Amino acid sequence: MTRLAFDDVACLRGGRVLFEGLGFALAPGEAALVTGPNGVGKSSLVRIAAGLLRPAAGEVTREGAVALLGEAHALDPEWSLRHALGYWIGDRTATALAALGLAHLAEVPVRVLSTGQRRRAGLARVVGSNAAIWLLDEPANGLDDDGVALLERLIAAHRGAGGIAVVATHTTVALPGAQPVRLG
Ligand SMILES: Nc1ncnc2c1ncn2[C@@H]1O[C@H](COP(=O)(O)OP(=O)(O)OP(=O)(O)O)[C@@H](O)[C@H]1O
Repeated sequence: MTRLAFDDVACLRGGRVLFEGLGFALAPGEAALVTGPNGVGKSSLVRIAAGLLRPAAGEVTREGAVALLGEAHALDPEWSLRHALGYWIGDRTATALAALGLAHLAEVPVRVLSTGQRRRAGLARVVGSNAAIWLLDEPANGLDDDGVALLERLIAAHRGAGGIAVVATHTTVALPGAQPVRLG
């Protein structure tokens, strides 16, 4: 079964304790909303959840495939958007492009996309990943109001289908019923 849990997790970076004693558990359909001021450790928490950073203490349980949206979108800048996404999500590319309102940009090189378009492209990779656990670090950055509303609908649909979402943000993203994880 899909599950993501932190048990008494501590994070140490640059010799400094960013957080400790952190615990939450997410079952299918559930979400966590990670908030707190700049530099408090939101991105670090997301990287620990993804298995990219080792917690200094405690245990992380991760059952299910993970899709990570971070600062870097991991799409080749020289390739067309369709080709770059296709590298990751294959024949789900057309559906993901349509879901993010990017179908008209499919043949455009990734490097010419605007900030918000790039963010949508990163989300298209997550949407097309088929992963049960979405880890989204500042997913609303660069998105306009319609983009944020779309993001909220996509996360709701993912949860409705039994997925899990962790959203780290310093802006408002509506995640009904999400567990608040307040750092700092
Ligand atoms: N590789 C590293 N080595 C040492 N310190 C680091 C490293 N990466 C991040 N840090 C520090 O860890 C702290 C937390 O960083 P993190 O990116 O997790 O914060 P954040 O809450 O996501 O911040 P923001 O809201 O600005 O994105 C910061 O003080 C940062 O300088």
